[in-house]
Amino acid sequence: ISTATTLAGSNFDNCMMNASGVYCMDSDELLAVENSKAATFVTKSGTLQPRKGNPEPRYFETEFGSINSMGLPNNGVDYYLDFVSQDQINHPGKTYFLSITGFNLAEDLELLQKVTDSDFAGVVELNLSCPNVPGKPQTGYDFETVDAILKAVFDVYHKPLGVKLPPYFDIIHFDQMAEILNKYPLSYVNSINSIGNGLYINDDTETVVIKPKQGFGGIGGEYVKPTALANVHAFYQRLNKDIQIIGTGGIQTGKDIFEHILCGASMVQVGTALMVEGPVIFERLTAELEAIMAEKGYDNIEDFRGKLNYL
Ligand SMILES: O=C(O)c1[nH]c(=O)[nH]c(=O)c1Cl
Repeated sequence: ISTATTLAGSNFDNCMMNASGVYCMDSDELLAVENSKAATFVTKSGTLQPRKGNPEPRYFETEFGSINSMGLPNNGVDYYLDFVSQDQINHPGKTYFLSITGFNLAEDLELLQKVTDSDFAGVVELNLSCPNVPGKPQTGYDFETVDAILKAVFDVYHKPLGVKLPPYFDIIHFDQMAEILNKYPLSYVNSINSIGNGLYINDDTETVVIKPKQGFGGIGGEYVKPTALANVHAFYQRLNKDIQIIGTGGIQTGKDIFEHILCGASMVQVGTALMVEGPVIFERLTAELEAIMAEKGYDNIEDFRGKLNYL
């Protein structure tokens, strides 16, 4: 039994990695994922300049998941480019993911130029879905802007690149986004980012639990799995088959991974549960997924990927 996968033209010995934002802020965290059972890692979304992010507390774990309004704290794209370029030397043949996000098209292009000028040989994940920068709308909900960004990006960048999308909640939006995405040579779509601008309340103190944005923040964890599975499957149904899907959202067990793959995912990313359990989670997830595959008689993930049945 193998949980190996191929994504963006690279082979991975299993189909699990961290979600951007979790265990990927600095070299210590990235090395912890590197040295775990995860197949690879993705960096925290790098911006042109380092950012402190929003005031704390800005992350909170609840019984069913998490709420965050980090505000894109990161060490800057140059830090992550340097780290991954060095890590590639230490692990020849491994493919890593670099997440980037600009605050406008010019910044996105400047970030990609830096990637082009570097020794980075992995996959770029363009984050179009940060919900927590006050005053900045979610790019992923502005369809014309997504179209314009992808047109400009693929005019200049010709190496493997995927996009991280917010969750959509309307069938017509799946149709409209897929129509845009299908126009471009994307390696993959990563769906979903957190469900933006949720609110969690401490009833004893009658207070919100995070400081930024009067307590409004992106929701992750068990809360979001039904939305994540729907987004993965909706894009699987609609995207041309050379645009693969990374499934992110609500993964806590091997069963959750099985469901993401059944919906069409070729790779999965773990966020909240990784934050809770640490990189050792990938050992448990691997064992659980392999046990499910063994029970069902599947040798590899292609035996069941995308094969969700309808009634
Ligand atoms: O506040 C954040 O840093 C953040 N938080 C999220 O839940 N998703 C994102 O893409 C980002 Cl960039």
